[in-house]
Amino acid sequence: MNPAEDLENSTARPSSQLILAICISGVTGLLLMMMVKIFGRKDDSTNSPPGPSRLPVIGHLHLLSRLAHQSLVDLSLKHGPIMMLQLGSIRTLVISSPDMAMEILKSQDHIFASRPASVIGDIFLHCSNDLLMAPLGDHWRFMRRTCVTELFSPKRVAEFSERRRVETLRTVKRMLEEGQEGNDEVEIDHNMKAHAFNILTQVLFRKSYHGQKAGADGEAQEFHVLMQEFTSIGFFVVGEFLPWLRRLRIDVGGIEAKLRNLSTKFDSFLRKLIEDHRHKMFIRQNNEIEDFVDVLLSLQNEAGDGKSMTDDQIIALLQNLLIAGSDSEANTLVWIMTELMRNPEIREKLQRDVDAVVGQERLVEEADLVNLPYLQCVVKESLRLHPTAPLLVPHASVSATKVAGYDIPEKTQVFVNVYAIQRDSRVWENALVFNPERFMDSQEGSFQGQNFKFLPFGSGRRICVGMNLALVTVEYTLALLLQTCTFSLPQGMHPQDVSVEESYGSTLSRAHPLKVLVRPRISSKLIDKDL
Ligand code: HEM
Repeated sequence: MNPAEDLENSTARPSSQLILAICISGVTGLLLMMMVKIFGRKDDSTNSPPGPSRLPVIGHLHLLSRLAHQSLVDLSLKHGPIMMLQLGSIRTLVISSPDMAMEILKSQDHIFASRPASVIGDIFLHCSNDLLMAPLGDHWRFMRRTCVTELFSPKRVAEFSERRRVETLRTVKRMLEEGQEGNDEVEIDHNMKAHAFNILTQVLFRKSYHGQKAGADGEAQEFHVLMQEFTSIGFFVVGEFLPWLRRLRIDVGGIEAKLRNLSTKFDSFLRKLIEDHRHKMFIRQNNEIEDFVDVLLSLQNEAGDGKSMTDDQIIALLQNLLIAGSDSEANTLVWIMTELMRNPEIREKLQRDVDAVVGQERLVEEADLVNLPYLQCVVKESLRLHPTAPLLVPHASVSATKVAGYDIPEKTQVFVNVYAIQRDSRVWENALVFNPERFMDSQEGSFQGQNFKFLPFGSGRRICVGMNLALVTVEYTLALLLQTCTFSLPQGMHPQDVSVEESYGSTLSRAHPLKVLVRPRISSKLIDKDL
Protein backbone atom coordinates (compact mmCIF):
# COMPACT_ATOMS: atom_id res chain seq x y z
CA MET A 1 0.00 0.00 0.00
CA ASN A 2 1.11 3.50 -0.71
CA PRO A 3 1.63 5.87 2.25
CA ALA A 4 -0.99 8.27 0.92
CA GLU A 5 -3.65 5.52 1.01
CA ASP A 6 -2.71 4.78 4.59
CA LEU A 7 -3.34 8.37 5.44
CA GLU A 8 -6.80 8.45 3.97
CA ASN A 9 -8.13 6.62 7.01
CA SER A 10 -6.42 8.99 9.36
CA THR A 11 -8.61 10.87 11.81
CA ALA A 12 -6.05 13.65 12.03
CA ARG A 13 -7.63 17.06 12.46
CA PRO A 14 -6.20 20.54 12.90
CA SER A 15 -5.62 21.25 16.59
CA SER A 16 -7.84 23.72 18.40
CA GLN A 17 -4.84 25.99 18.91
CA LEU A 18 -4.25 26.03 15.18
CA ILE A 19 -7.89 26.83 14.48
CA LEU A 20 -7.66 29.59 17.04
CA ALA A 21 -4.54 30.95 15.39
CA ILE A 22 -6.22 30.85 12.00
CA CYS A 23 -9.31 32.63 13.39
CA ILE A 24 -7.22 35.35 14.97
CA SER A 25 -5.46 35.77 11.68
CA GLY A 26 -8.74 35.98 9.74
CA VAL A 27 -10.39 38.56 11.99
CA THR A 28 -7.40 40.85 12.11
CA GLY A 29 -6.21 40.05 8.59
CA LEU A 30 -5.49 43.57 7.47
CA LEU A 31 -3.57 44.45 10.58
CA LEU A 32 -1.57 41.28 10.29
CA MET A 33 -0.68 41.91 6.68
CA MET A 34 0.77 45.22 7.77
CA MET A 35 2.62 43.59 10.62
CA VAL A 36 4.01 40.87 8.47
CA LYS A 37 5.35 43.55 6.18
CA ILE A 38 7.02 45.21 9.13
CA PHE A 39 8.15 42.18 11.14
CA GLY A 40 7.75 39.12 8.95
CA ARG A 41 10.69 37.16 7.55
CA LYS A 42 10.72 37.06 3.78
CA ASP A 43 12.02 34.14 1.81
CA ASP A 44 14.76 35.99 -0.03
CA SER A 45 15.86 32.96 -2.01
CA THR A 46 14.64 32.67 -5.59
CA ASN A 47 15.99 29.15 -5.87
CA SER A 48 14.06 27.67 -2.97
CA PRO A 49 12.93 23.99 -2.86
CA PRO A 50 9.36 23.42 -4.06
CA GLY A 51 6.37 23.67 -1.76
CA PRO A 52 2.64 24.37 -1.78
CA SER A 53 1.33 27.91 -2.14
CA ARG A 54 1.01 29.67 1.14
CA LEU A 55 -1.36 32.00 2.96
CA PRO A 56 -0.31 35.37 4.31
CA VAL A 57 0.92 35.37 7.91
CA ILE A 58 0.33 31.70 8.75
CA GLY A 59 2.11 30.42 5.64
CA HIS A 60 1.52 26.65 5.53
CA LEU A 61 0.45 26.12 9.14
CA HIS A 62 -3.10 25.34 8.08
CA LEU A 63 -1.83 22.34 6.07
CA LEU A 64 -0.53 20.53 9.17
CA SER A 65 -2.84 18.37 11.26
CA ARG A 66 -2.16 17.36 14.84
CA LEU A 67 -0.31 14.40 13.30
CA ALA A 68 2.12 16.68 11.48
CA HIS A 69 4.33 13.79 10.29
CA GLN A 70 1.32 12.31 8.43
CA SER A 71 0.37 15.64 6.82
CA LEU A 72 3.98 16.00 5.72
CA VAL A 73 3.95 12.54 4.10
CA ASP A 74 0.96 13.69 2.07
CA LEU A 75 2.59 16.97 1.08
CA SER A 76 5.89 15.33 0.14
CA LEU A 77 4.06 12.95 -2.22
CA LYS A 78 2.89 16.04 -4.10
CA HIS A 79 5.96 18.26 -3.81
CA GLY A 80 8.87 15.85 -3.55
CA PRO A 81 11.46 14.62 -1.03
CA ILE A 82 12.87 18.09 -0.44
CA MET A 83 10.25 20.71 0.26
CA MET A 84 10.23 24.18 1.80
CA LEU A 85 7.39 25.25 4.07
CA GLN A 86 6.73 28.47 5.92
CA LEU A 87 5.24 27.65 9.33
CA GLY A 88 4.15 31.10 10.42
CA SER A 89 7.46 32.89 10.68
CA ILE A 90 9.55 29.69 10.70
CA ARG A 91 11.13 28.66 7.41
CA THR A 92 11.17 24.85 7.46
CA LEU A 93 12.88 22.39 5.15
CA VAL A 94 11.17 19.00 5.05
CA ILE A 95 13.20 15.96 4.00
CA SER A 96 11.46 12.70 3.04
CA SER A 97 13.88 10.37 1.21
CA PRO A 98 17.00 8.39 2.20
CA ASP A 99 19.19 10.35 -0.27
CA MET A 100 18.11 13.71 1.05
CA ALA A 101 18.42 12.48 4.68
CA MET A 102 22.01 11.42 3.94
CA GLU A 103 22.73 14.86 2.54
CA ILE A 104 21.45 16.57 5.72
CA LEU A 105 22.66 14.11 8.38
CA LYS A 106 25.96 13.00 6.84
CA SER A 107 27.35 15.02 3.93
CA GLN A 108 26.31 18.37 5.45
CA ASP A 109 25.99 17.33 9.09
CA HIS A 110 28.49 20.08 10.03
CA ILE A 111 25.93 22.62 8.75
CA PHE A 112 22.64 20.99 9.82
CA ALA A 113 23.50 19.59 13.27
CA SER A 114 22.26 22.67 15.10
CA ARG A 115 18.84 23.23 16.70
CA PRO A 116 16.43 26.06 15.94
CA ALA A 117 15.95 28.74 18.58
CA SER A 118 12.57 28.04 20.17
CA VAL A 119 10.32 29.45 22.84
CA ILE A 120 9.93 26.02 24.45
CA GLY A 121 13.68 25.47 24.40
CA ASP A 122 14.18 28.87 25.94
CA ILE A 123 11.52 28.81 28.63
CA PHE A 124 11.36 25.15 29.53
CA LEU A 125 14.44 23.26 28.45
CA HIS A 126 17.09 25.78 29.57
CA CYS A 127 18.55 25.43 26.07
CA SER A 128 21.50 27.68 26.83
CA ASN A 129 22.55 25.08 29.44
CA ASP A 130 21.17 21.84 28.05
CA LEU A 131 22.05 19.20 25.45
CA LEU A 132 18.82 18.41 23.58
CA MET A 133 18.05 21.90 22.27
CA ALA A 134 21.49 23.50 22.55
CA PRO A 135 22.72 25.01 19.27
CA LEU A 136 25.83 23.50 17.70
CA GLY A 137 28.86 24.98 19.45
CA ASP A 138 31.32 24.56 22.32
CA HIS A 139 28.67 24.21 25.03
CA TRP A 140 26.82 21.44 23.15
CA ARG A 141 30.13 19.67 22.37
CA PHE A 142 31.10 19.74 26.04
CA MET A 143 27.71 18.39 27.22
CA ARG A 144 27.63 15.71 24.53
CA ARG A 145 31.21 14.55 25.21
CA THR A 146 30.53 14.24 28.93
CA CYS A 147 27.34 12.24 28.27
CA VAL A 148 29.02 9.92 25.78
CA THR A 149 32.12 9.22 27.86
CA GLU A 150 30.80 9.42 31.41
CA LEU A 151 27.10 8.48 31.34
CA PHE A 152 26.13 6.39 28.31
CA SER A 153 29.27 4.37 27.57
CA PRO A 154 28.58 0.60 27.27
CA LYS A 155 30.55 0.09 30.51
CA ARG A 156 28.46 2.61 32.47
CA VAL A 157 25.19 1.28 31.06
CA ALA A 158 26.22 -2.27 32.09
CA GLU A 159 26.93 -1.06 35.64
CA PHE A 160 23.21 -0.45 36.14
CA SER A 161 21.98 -3.84 34.90
CA GLU A 162 21.00 -5.01 38.39
CA ARG A 163 18.73 -1.94 38.84
CA ARG A 164 17.08 -2.70 35.50
CA ARG A 165 16.62 -6.34 36.45
CA VAL A 166 14.90 -5.52 39.74
CA GLU A 167 12.68 -2.81 38.22
CA THR A 168 11.64 -5.07 35.34
CA LEU A 169 10.76 -7.91 37.71
CA ARG A 170 8.67 -5.50 39.76
CA THR A 171 6.85 -4.39 36.61
CA VAL A 172 6.13 -8.00 35.63
CA LYS A 173 4.87 -8.77 39.12
CA ARG A 174 2.65 -5.69 39.12
CA MET A 175 1.15 -6.58 35.73
CA LEU A 176 0.52 -10.19 36.76
CA GLU A 177 -1.18 -9.03 39.95
CA GLU A 178 -3.35 -6.57 37.99
CA GLY A 179 -4.21 -9.35 35.52
CA GLN A 180 -5.24 -11.76 38.22
CA GLU A 181 -7.75 -9.49 39.91
CA GLY A 182 -10.86 -11.15 38.42
CA ASN A 183 -10.79 -10.98 34.67
CA ASP A 184 -9.20 -7.57 34.62
CA GLU A 185 -7.67 -6.16 31.51
CA VAL A 186 -4.21 -4.74 32.07
CA GLU A 187 -3.40 -1.39 30.49
CA ILE A 188 -0.05 -1.75 28.79
CA ASP A 189 0.53 2.00 28.22
CA HIS A 190 0.25 2.95 31.87
CA ASN A 191 2.48 0.07 32.99
CA MET A 192 5.18 0.74 30.40
CA LYS A 193 5.23 4.43 31.26
CA ALA A 194 5.69 3.69 34.96
CA HIS A 195 8.33 1.10 34.09
CA ALA A 196 10.35 3.39 31.80
CA PHE A 197 10.27 6.16 34.40
CA ASN A 198 11.38 3.86 37.21
CA ILE A 199 14.31 2.53 35.21
CA LEU A 200 15.35 6.03 34.21
CA THR A 201 15.01 7.58 37.67
CA GLN A 202 16.91 4.62 39.15
CA VAL A 203 19.80 5.27 36.78
CA LEU A 204 19.65 9.05 37.15
CA PHE A 205 19.17 9.38 40.89
CA ARG A 206 18.50 5.97 42.44
CA LYS A 207 14.75 6.40 43.03
CA SER A 208 11.57 4.68 41.85
CA TYR A 209 8.56 6.92 41.94
CA HIS A 210 5.95 4.60 40.48
CA GLY A 211 4.54 1.39 41.87
CA GLN A 212 3.90 -0.21 45.23
CA LYS A 213 4.82 2.32 47.88
CA ALA A 214 5.29 5.35 45.71
CA GLY A 215 1.94 6.90 46.73
CA ALA A 216 2.97 7.23 50.36
CA ASP A 217 6.12 9.15 49.55
CA GLY A 218 5.93 12.96 49.34
CA GLU A 219 8.79 13.21 46.85
CA ALA A 220 7.13 10.62 44.61
CA GLN A 221 3.88 12.61 44.75
CA GLU A 222 5.73 15.78 43.79
CA PHE A 223 7.34 13.96 40.86
CA HIS A 224 3.96 12.58 39.71
CA VAL A 225 2.37 16.02 39.80
CA LEU A 226 5.28 17.48 37.83
CA MET A 227 5.08 14.81 35.16
CA GLN A 228 1.28 15.04 34.97
CA GLU A 229 1.52 18.79 34.43
CA PHE A 230 4.22 18.20 31.85
CA THR A 231 2.10 15.76 29.81
CA SER A 232 -1.07 17.85 30.05
CA ILE A 233 0.40 21.19 28.94
CA GLY A 234 0.44 20.48 25.20
CA PHE A 235 3.55 21.92 23.68
CA PHE A 236 2.01 24.01 20.95
CA VAL A 237 3.08 27.60 21.61
CA VAL A 238 1.28 29.71 19.00
CA GLY A 239 3.70 32.57 19.58
CA GLU A 240 6.50 30.31 18.36
CA PHE A 241 5.06 30.57 14.85
CA LEU A 242 3.50 34.02 15.05
CA PRO A 243 6.11 36.02 16.99
CA TRP A 244 4.16 39.27 16.71
CA LEU A 245 1.73 37.69 19.23
CA ARG A 246 4.62 37.52 21.70
CA ARG A 247 5.64 41.07 20.89
CA LEU A 248 2.08 42.10 21.77
CA ARG A 249 2.43 39.96 24.92
CA ILE A 250 -0.41 37.65 23.86
CA ASP A 251 0.11 34.17 25.30
CA VAL A 252 -2.57 32.02 23.57
CA GLY A 253 -3.95 29.46 26.05
CA GLY A 254 -1.52 30.71 28.70
CA ILE A 255 0.92 27.98 27.61
CA GLU A 256 4.04 30.11 28.04
CA ALA A 257 3.04 31.03 31.59
CA LYS A 258 2.36 27.37 32.38
CA LEU A 259 5.74 26.34 30.94
CA ARG A 260 7.53 28.99 33.00
CA ASN A 261 5.78 27.85 36.14
CA LEU A 262 6.51 24.17 35.49
CA SER A 263 10.13 24.93 34.70
CA THR A 264 10.53 26.67 38.09
CA LYS A 265 9.01 23.66 39.89
CA PHE A 266 11.17 21.18 37.97
CA ASP A 267 14.18 23.28 38.79
CA SER A 268 13.62 23.29 42.52
CA PHE A 269 12.79 19.55 42.55
CA LEU A 270 16.05 18.68 40.78
CA ARG A 271 18.13 21.21 42.76
CA LYS A 272 17.00 19.57 45.98
CA LEU A 273 17.93 16.14 44.62
CA ILE A 274 21.40 17.40 43.76
CA GLU A 275 21.86 18.87 47.23
CA ASP A 276 20.77 15.56 48.83
CA HIS A 277 23.30 13.70 46.70
CA ARG A 278 26.05 16.16 47.56
CA HIS A 279 25.27 15.75 51.24
CA LYS A 280 25.26 11.94 51.04
CA MET A 281 28.54 11.91 49.13
CA PHE A 282 30.07 14.13 51.80
CA ILE A 283 28.88 11.76 54.53
CA ARG A 284 30.16 8.69 52.66
CA GLN A 285 33.46 10.56 52.25
CA ASN A 286 34.25 8.71 49.07
CA ASN A 287 33.45 9.04 45.43
CA GLU A 288 31.48 5.82 45.19
CA ILE A 289 29.24 6.04 42.14
CA GLU A 290 25.65 4.99 42.59
CA ASP A 291 23.88 6.95 39.87
CA PHE A 292 24.30 9.62 37.18
CA VAL A 293 24.04 12.51 39.64
CA ASP A 294 26.94 10.98 41.60
CA VAL A 295 28.95 10.77 38.37
CA LEU A 296 28.33 14.42 37.55
CA LEU A 297 29.05 15.60 41.10
CA SER A 298 32.25 13.60 41.28
CA LEU A 299 33.40 15.31 38.06
CA GLN A 300 32.82 18.64 39.80
CA ASN A 301 35.21 17.51 42.51
CA GLU A 302 37.94 16.72 40.00
CA ALA A 303 38.55 20.39 39.28
CA GLY A 304 40.36 21.56 36.18
CA ASP A 305 39.67 18.57 33.95
CA GLY A 306 37.34 20.47 31.65
CA LYS A 307 34.56 17.94 32.18
CA SER A 308 32.73 19.37 35.15
CA MET A 309 29.22 20.82 34.79
CA THR A 310 27.71 23.58 36.90
CA ASP A 311 24.60 22.79 38.96
CA ASP A 312 22.47 24.64 36.39
CA GLN A 313 23.89 22.49 33.61
CA ILE A 314 23.27 19.30 35.61
CA ILE A 315 19.66 20.37 36.20
CA ALA A 316 19.14 21.13 32.52
CA LEU A 317 20.67 17.78 31.55
CA LEU A 318 18.61 15.76 34.03
CA GLN A 319 15.47 17.43 32.76
CA ASN A 320 16.49 16.62 29.15
CA LEU A 321 17.14 12.98 29.97
CA LEU A 322 13.82 12.58 31.80
CA ILE A 323 11.95 14.12 28.90
CA ALA A 324 13.87 12.55 26.02
CA GLY A 325 14.21 9.12 27.62
CA SER A 326 10.98 8.18 29.37
CA ASP A 327 8.19 8.51 26.82
CA SER A 328 10.32 7.29 23.93
CA GLU A 329 11.16 4.03 25.72
CA ALA A 330 7.64 3.55 27.04
CA ASN A 331 5.99 4.19 23.67
CA THR A 332 8.48 1.94 21.88
CA LEU A 333 7.45 -0.89 24.22
CA VAL A 334 3.76 -0.11 23.76
CA TRP A 335 4.05 -0.17 19.95
CA ILE A 336 5.94 -3.48 20.11
CA MET A 337 3.18 -4.98 22.26
CA THR A 338 0.59 -3.55 19.86
CA GLU A 339 2.21 -5.32 16.92
CA LEU A 340 2.59 -8.55 18.91
CA MET A 341 -1.12 -8.50 19.76
CA ARG A 342 -1.92 -7.95 16.08
CA ASN A 343 0.46 -10.74 15.05
CA PRO A 344 0.01 -13.68 17.48
CA GLU A 345 2.17 -16.03 15.39
CA ILE A 346 5.14 -13.63 15.79
CA ARG A 347 4.47 -13.37 19.53
CA GLU A 348 4.44 -17.16 19.86
CA LYS A 349 7.61 -17.54 17.79
CA LEU A 350 9.34 -15.05 20.08
CA GLN A 351 8.24 -16.98 23.15
CA ARG A 352 9.50 -20.23 21.64
CA ASP A 353 12.84 -18.51 20.95
CA VAL A 354 13.18 -17.27 24.54
CA ASP A 355 12.31 -20.75 25.84
CA ALA A 356 14.87 -22.36 23.53
CA VAL A 357 17.66 -20.03 24.64
CA VAL A 358 16.82 -19.60 28.34
CA GLY A 359 14.39 -22.38 29.25
CA GLN A 360 11.86 -22.03 32.07
CA GLU A 361 14.07 -22.92 35.00
CA ARG A 362 15.72 -19.54 35.25
CA LEU A 363 14.82 -15.99 34.26
CA VAL A 364 16.18 -14.32 31.15
CA GLU A 365 19.17 -12.02 31.74
CA GLU A 366 20.60 -9.13 29.74
CA ALA A 367 23.50 -11.38 28.74
CA ASP A 368 21.00 -13.62 26.87
CA LEU A 369 19.92 -10.83 24.52
CA VAL A 370 22.77 -11.46 22.03
CA ASN A 371 21.35 -14.95 21.55
CA LEU A 372 17.89 -13.64 20.69
CA PRO A 373 18.34 -12.15 17.19
CA TYR A 374 14.66 -12.50 16.25
CA LEU A 375 13.68 -10.42 19.28
CA GLN A 376 16.08 -7.71 18.09
CA CYS A 377 14.42 -7.85 14.66
CA VAL A 378 10.99 -7.38 16.27
CA VAL A 379 12.26 -4.26 18.04
CA LYS A 380 13.70 -2.92 14.76
CA GLU A 381 10.56 -3.62 12.77
CA SER A 382 8.43 -1.88 15.37
CA LEU A 383 10.73 1.15 15.39
CA ARG A 384 10.55 1.18 11.57
CA LEU A 385 6.75 1.40 11.51
CA HIS A 386 6.36 3.40 14.71
CA PRO A 387 9.39 5.69 15.20
CA THR A 388 8.69 7.54 18.44
CA ALA A 389 10.34 10.71 17.08
CA PRO A 390 8.83 10.66 13.56
CA LEU A 391 10.44 13.98 12.55
CA LEU A 392 13.55 13.50 14.73
CA VAL A 393 14.22 16.52 16.95
CA PRO A 394 14.22 19.60 14.67
CA HIS A 395 17.63 20.40 13.18
CA ALA A 396 18.73 23.84 11.91
CA SER A 397 21.35 25.17 9.51
CA VAL A 398 24.23 27.22 10.92
CA SER A 399 25.01 28.84 7.56
CA ALA A 400 23.60 29.21 4.06
CA THR A 401 24.18 26.21 1.81
CA LYS A 402 22.87 24.29 -1.20
CA VAL A 403 21.00 20.99 -1.04
CA ALA A 404 20.11 19.16 -4.27
CA GLY A 405 20.91 22.39 -6.11
CA TYR A 406 18.47 24.48 -4.04
CA ASP A 407 19.50 27.44 -1.87
CA ILE A 408 18.96 26.85 1.84
CA PRO A 409 19.42 30.00 3.94
CA GLU A 410 21.12 30.13 7.34
CA LYS A 411 18.86 29.33 10.35
CA THR A 412 16.45 27.18 8.37
CA GLN A 413 14.64 24.65 10.56
CA VAL A 414 14.80 21.08 9.23
CA PHE A 415 12.40 18.18 9.76
CA VAL A 416 13.74 14.81 8.62
CA ASN A 417 10.54 12.80 8.20
CA VAL A 418 11.81 9.33 9.14
CA TYR A 419 8.19 8.21 9.40
CA ALA A 420 7.78 8.93 5.68
CA ILE A 421 11.07 7.24 4.77
CA GLN A 422 10.51 4.15 6.90
CA ARG A 423 7.01 3.59 5.47
CA ASP A 424 7.77 4.41 1.85
CA SER A 425 6.83 1.58 -0.54
CA ARG A 426 9.55 2.79 -2.95
CA VAL A 427 12.13 2.16 -0.23
CA TRP A 428 10.77 -0.93 1.58
CA GLU A 429 9.11 -4.01 0.14
CA ASN A 430 5.58 -4.43 1.57
CA ALA A 431 6.33 -1.31 3.54
CA LEU A 432 3.24 -1.34 5.75
CA VAL A 433 3.43 -5.03 6.69
CA PHE A 434 4.93 -5.90 10.09
CA ASN A 435 7.62 -8.37 9.06
CA PRO A 436 10.59 -8.70 11.46
CA GLU A 437 12.19 -11.28 9.13
CA ARG A 438 13.18 -8.47 6.78
CA PHE A 439 15.98 -7.61 9.24
CA MET A 440 17.31 -11.18 9.67
CA ASP A 441 20.70 -11.64 7.98
CA SER A 442 20.69 -8.04 6.84
CA GLN A 443 22.75 -4.99 7.69
CA GLU A 444 19.75 -2.75 7.05
CA GLY A 445 18.73 -2.72 10.68
CA SER A 446 21.86 -1.12 12.11
CA PHE A 447 20.90 1.56 14.62
CA GLN A 448 24.09 3.51 14.02
CA GLY A 449 22.46 5.80 11.45
CA GLN A 450 24.58 4.73 8.47
CA ASN A 451 21.60 3.33 6.57
CA PHE A 452 19.45 6.32 5.67
CA LYS A 453 16.37 4.13 5.09
CA PHE A 454 16.23 3.36 8.82
CA LEU A 455 16.80 6.20 11.28
CA PRO A 456 14.75 5.68 14.48
CA PHE A 457 17.57 7.17 16.60
CA GLY A 458 18.67 9.73 14.01
CA SER A 459 22.20 9.89 12.59
CA GLY A 460 25.37 11.95 12.72
CA ARG A 461 26.40 14.35 15.46
CA ARG A 462 22.90 14.54 16.97
CA ILE A 463 22.17 10.81 17.01
CA CYS A 464 20.35 9.78 20.21
CA VAL A 465 22.86 9.90 23.05
CA GLY A 466 20.85 7.42 25.18
CA MET A 467 20.59 4.71 22.51
CA ASN A 468 22.64 2.06 24.40
CA LEU A 469 20.52 2.44 27.50
CA ALA A 470 17.26 2.56 25.50
CA LEU A 471 17.98 -0.62 23.54
CA VAL A 472 19.03 -2.76 26.47
CA THR A 473 16.01 -1.56 28.46
CA VAL A 474 13.52 -2.24 25.66
CA GLU A 475 14.97 -5.62 24.64
CA TYR A 476 15.35 -6.93 28.18
CA THR A 477 11.85 -5.79 29.21
CA LEU A 478 10.36 -7.45 26.15
CA ALA A 479 12.25 -10.72 26.73
CA LEU A 480 11.21 -10.92 30.38
CA LEU A 481 7.56 -10.05 29.66
CA LEU A 482 7.36 -12.76 27.00
CA GLN A 483 9.08 -15.36 29.15
CA THR A 484 6.95 -14.74 32.24
CA CYS A 485 3.51 -13.75 30.91
CA THR A 486 0.91 -15.04 28.49
CA PHE A 487 -0.86 -12.21 26.68
CA SER A 488 -4.26 -12.47 25.05
CA LEU A 489 -6.98 -10.16 23.79
CA PRO A 490 -10.22 -9.54 25.67
CA GLN A 491 -13.02 -11.90 24.66
CA GLY A 492 -14.54 -11.16 21.27
CA MET A 493 -11.62 -9.05 20.12
CA HIS A 494 -9.60 -10.19 17.10
CA PRO A 495 -5.95 -9.37 16.33
CA GLN A 496 -6.94 -7.14 13.41
CA ASP A 497 -9.17 -5.11 15.80
CA VAL A 498 -6.12 -3.87 17.70
CA SER A 499 -5.94 -0.24 16.68
CA VAL A 500 -2.79 1.46 15.40
CA GLU A 501 -4.33 4.92 15.52
CA GLU A 502 -1.69 7.45 16.52
CA SER A 503 -1.51 10.44 18.78
CA TYR A 504 1.44 12.84 18.85
CA GLY A 505 2.51 14.68 21.97
CA SER A 506 6.19 14.87 22.85
CA THR A 507 6.54 11.45 21.13
CA LEU A 508 4.40 9.27 18.88
CA SER A 509 2.00 7.24 21.01
CA ARG A 510 -1.18 5.23 20.61
CA ALA A 511 -4.39 7.25 20.43
CA HIS A 512 -6.12 4.82 22.82
CA PRO A 513 -4.61 2.67 25.56
CA LEU A 514 -3.82 -0.95 24.73
CA LYS A 515 -5.68 -3.28 27.11
CA VAL A 516 -4.90 -7.00 27.23
CA LEU A 517 -5.30 -10.04 29.47
CA VAL A 518 -2.13 -11.05 31.30
CA ARG A 519 -1.63 -14.47 32.88
CA PRO A 520 1.45 -16.10 34.45
CA ARG A 521 3.53 -18.28 32.13
CA ILE A 522 6.10 -19.57 34.60
CA SER A 523 6.15 -20.29 38.32
CA SER A 524 5.76 -17.13 40.40
CA LYS A 525 8.45 -18.53 42.73
CA LEU A 526 11.08 -17.75 40.11
CA ILE A 527 10.06 -14.08 40.07
CA ASP A 528 9.73 -13.77 43.85
CA LYS A 529 13.06 -15.53 44.42
CA ASP A 530 14.85 -12.99 42.26
CA LEU A 531 13.23 -9.89 43.75
C1 HEM B 1 13.60 3.80 22.22
C2 HEM B 1 13.94 4.91 22.83
C3 HEM B 1 14.50 6.13 22.17
C4 HEM B 1 14.37 6.58 20.88
C5 HEM B 1 13.61 5.92 19.74
C6 HEM B 1 15.11 7.83 20.78
C7 HEM B 1 15.23 8.57 19.62
C8 HEM B 1 15.91 9.79 19.55
C9 HEM B 1 15.97 10.61 18.39
C10 HEM B 1 15.30 10.30 17.06
C11 HEM B 1 16.70 11.72 18.69
C12 HEM B 1 16.97 12.92 17.79
C13 HEM B 1 18.12 12.70 16.85
C14 HEM B 1 18.31 13.91 15.95
O1 HEM B 1 17.97 15.02 16.32
O2 HEM B 1 18.80 13.73 14.83
C15 HEM B 1 17.12 11.59 20.06
C16 HEM B 1 17.90 12.52 20.71
C17 HEM B 1 18.23 12.42 22.05
N1 HEM B 1 17.91 11.39 22.90
FE1 HEM B 1 16.89 9.70 22.42
N2 HEM B 1 15.67 8.11 22.00
C18 HEM B 1 15.34 7.10 22.87
C19 HEM B 1 15.73 7.00 24.19
C20 HEM B 1 16.52 7.88 24.86
C21 HEM B 1 16.99 7.73 26.21
C22 HEM B 1 16.70 6.52 27.11
C23 HEM B 1 17.69 8.86 26.53
C24 HEM B 1 18.40 9.22 27.81
C25 HEM B 1 18.11 8.78 29.00
C26 HEM B 1 17.70 9.71 25.36
C27 HEM B 1 18.30 10.94 25.28
C28 HEM B 1 18.39 11.71 24.14
C29 HEM B 1 19.05 13.01 24.10
C30 HEM B 1 19.68 13.74 25.27
C31 HEM B 1 18.96 13.45 22.77
C32 HEM B 1 19.53 14.74 22.19
C33 HEM B 1 20.95 14.51 21.69
C34 HEM B 1 21.56 15.77 21.08
O3 HEM B 1 20.83 16.69 20.71
O4 HEM B 1 22.80 15.82 20.98
N3 HEM B 1 16.98 9.08 24.36
N4 HEM B 1 16.63 10.39 20.56
